[in-house]
Amino acid sequence: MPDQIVSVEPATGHEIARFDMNDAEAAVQNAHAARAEWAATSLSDRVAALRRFAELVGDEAEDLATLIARETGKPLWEARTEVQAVIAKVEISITAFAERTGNKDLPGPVSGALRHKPHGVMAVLGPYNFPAHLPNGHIVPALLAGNVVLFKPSEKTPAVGERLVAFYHRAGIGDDIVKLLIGGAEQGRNLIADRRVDGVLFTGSSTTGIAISKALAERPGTIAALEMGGNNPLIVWDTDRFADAAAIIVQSAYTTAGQRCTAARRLIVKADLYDTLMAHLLPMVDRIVTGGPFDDPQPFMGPVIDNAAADALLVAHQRLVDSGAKTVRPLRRTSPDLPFLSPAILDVTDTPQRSDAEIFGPLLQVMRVSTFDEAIAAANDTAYGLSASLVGGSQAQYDRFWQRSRAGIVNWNRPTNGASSAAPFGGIGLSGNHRPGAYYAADYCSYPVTSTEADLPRAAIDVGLVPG
Ligand SMILES: NC(=O)C1=CN([C@@H]2O[C@H](COP(=O)(O)OP(=O)(O)OC[C@H]3O[C@@H](n4cnc5c(N)ncnc54)[C@H](O)[C@@H]3O)[C@@H](O)[C@H]2O)C=CC1
Ligand SMILES: O=C(O)CCC(=O)N[C@@H](CCC(=O)O)C(=O)O
Repeated sequence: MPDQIVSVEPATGHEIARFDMNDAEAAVQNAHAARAEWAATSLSDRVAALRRFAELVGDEAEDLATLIARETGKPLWEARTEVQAVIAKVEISITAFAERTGNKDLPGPVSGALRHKPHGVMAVLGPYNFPAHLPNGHIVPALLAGNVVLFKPSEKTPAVGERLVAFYHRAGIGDDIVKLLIGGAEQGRNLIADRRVDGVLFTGSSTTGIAISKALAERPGTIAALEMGGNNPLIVWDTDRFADAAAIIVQSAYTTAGQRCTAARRLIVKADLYDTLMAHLLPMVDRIVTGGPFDDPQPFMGPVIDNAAADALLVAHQRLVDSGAKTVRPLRRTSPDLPFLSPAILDVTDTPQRSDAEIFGPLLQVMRVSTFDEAIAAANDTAYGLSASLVGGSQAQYDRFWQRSRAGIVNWNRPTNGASSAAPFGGIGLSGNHRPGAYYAADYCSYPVTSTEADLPRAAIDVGLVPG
């Protein structure tokens, strides 16, 4: 394993910076020692520090967006929206903390209270597709609840990870309260293997989520919140709004070059709408502008994260073609040595035996079905369960779709992606372990302590042994 990680711009291949990997053991040691101090800090001080953090990010929003765009390749307009999500997360988390985990008096004859305590040391493992927003979505609620945080950004986006952590530090949150750990899978494994880590807050692939579950199998007391991938369906049913349906499909399948866990991967279309829908969708797909993050005019889609990811996507595409999928629009490299890919569509109607694996890029599989029940069955024909959308259909059909869908996000006439931070966010099956994040992240950042309380031990009086 090299002892440095090199951050590279996907859109140019240029190096951004090199980072020394650090030692998980030492980081855990320091965080463990610092946990009592942060837990004892008043809630109002923690809130004030996080509001300072949001203010600093706001002051330097353009710099942070530029770095996100450089390191992920996503267009600058999109990186700017990521920065706004980082800022918004603070107030949303403060509200969520109060509403989900705040202190309450318990009613009853004996005075009682419900309060919450932090777990202690939380490991946050981040993905590359939203290198600031998604780890921040774990870090802010964890800090707010009084935990210390060890944050290992994705090895593909260490520069954004480092910048994010610098903002917390500049806001007055100490180096041992939020600690940056640079490294790859090995550092991640070492980090969570340390029994002083009380919680693992993970966003990434289902494969890694399963490895984390196994690593924690003998530590039931270590909380794990696993936000993983999806193989998300989008059904198009009775509608004559084909241009709108096509726009929702494009947004769902190709935003962030398909590198969103909530991206639509499978388009399920009522057979007799197929030709008209395609007549609207294909020209739109053909007009998608792909380019570098700072191109003018701005592209809709950037490259995928690196050449290895592009190659893996091309292999997955070829496997589908080999198993009988028909190419509607091919997945191909649009640059010989950079990871730019064209938006692709494969018709898999006659390929029932294909893999259910998440294909994390701009590749949409389309299938035609005859009945609404078939459409729902096809939508649920996945081990994942993150998001699902119905475009068109009646209220009664949406109700049936909602009732039967096995997913944590079920939408009507809206894209599969673009979820709000002000709502719970998570999936079932291979998509999550029933610890939804965003608005519900507060729930897994602390544990409840129930107390019944009296100012004196009065048991003898209470049972009438002595006069009151
Ligand atoms: N449901 C959700 O909220 C989201 C899910 N994702 C999913 O993430 C994937 C893409 O992100 P990637 O960065 O490729 O995910 P990944 O699973 O490869 O890596 C995520 C993080 O886990 C670390 N890691 C890898 N192996 C580990 C191990 N054995 N133990 C501990 N840590 C380990 C990595 O170094 C990285 O920091 C896609 O599958 C996507 O769907 C991405 C964003 C959000
Ligand atoms: O975590 C939040 O605050 C809200 C959820 C969110 O931002 N979801 C994004 C996708 C994130 C991803 O790819 O993992 C969305 O739904 O587009």
